Amino acid sequence: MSTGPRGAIHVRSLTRRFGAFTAVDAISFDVAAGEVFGFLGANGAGKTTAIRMLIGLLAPSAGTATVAGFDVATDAEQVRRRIGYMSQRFSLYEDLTVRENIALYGGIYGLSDAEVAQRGSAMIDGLNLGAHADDLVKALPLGWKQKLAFSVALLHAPDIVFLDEPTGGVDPITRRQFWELIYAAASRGTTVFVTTHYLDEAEYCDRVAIMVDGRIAALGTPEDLKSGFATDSLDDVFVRLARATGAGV
Ligand SMILES: Nc1ncnc2c1ncn2[C@@H]1O[C@H](COP(=O)(O)OP(=O)(O)OP(=O)(O)O)[C@@H](O)[C@H]1O
Repeated sequence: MSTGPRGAIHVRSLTRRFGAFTAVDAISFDVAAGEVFGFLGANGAGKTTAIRMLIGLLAPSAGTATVAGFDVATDAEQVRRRIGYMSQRFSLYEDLTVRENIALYGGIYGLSDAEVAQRGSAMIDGLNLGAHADDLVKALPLGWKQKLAFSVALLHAPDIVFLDEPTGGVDPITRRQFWELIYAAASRGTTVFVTTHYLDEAEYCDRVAIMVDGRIAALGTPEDLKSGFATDSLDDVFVRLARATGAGV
């Protein structure tokens, strides 16, 4: 059964244990429809584990989460229909062309041939990939692949898109262009949940949560977090939170 606005996320005491180890430890937060929500943390802080629960791939050990109005534990199929996901690992097929990847994912997302043709052309034009639509994806520079992967994750017009370190390894100019795509999606009403290591990118988010050792150590707007720690740098906030808990950064 659906509860609440389509683009919202509600998380209460969400926990995931692997044997005796607690990777995500009773986290609670809400994300509003249309918000750009940043999820920060050092390697191993629990970001990917949290995302995997929120997209219905991994069962929580305890706690609850609703995504796009559906419970991730009991209605994972409904959740997956309403979300897009771009994993840390590059998710397109390298041995297919740009156009073939779009057709393949369009089919997986249940779009008609006409929808795939129309949305695919708009996407190729929007990304200025017209001259490369029939090139194999493996021939494209990494930054283009990332932008294409993001656009493909939005092909079925999901309410929420989850991005797990989408800009890893790309240059600053491409990262900036990637964030323009994120803003464009948010301005169309898509909720964006994004993990990143880059503190400058956290500044682009409406709000950020900072994960340390499986817990949310701080949550707020970038301005709130900086003023709370009397600093003008999110980097500082991040390092101080990690030190306070003894976690390595
Ligand atoms: N299937 C699993 N079995 C056992 N431990 C796991 C499993 N998946 C994750 N972990 C552990 O849980 C912790 C959190 O991992 P997770 O991948 O969620 O962190 P992360 O914040 O996404 O880090 P990164 O930025 O490196 O991806 C790590 O210590 C990891 O080794």
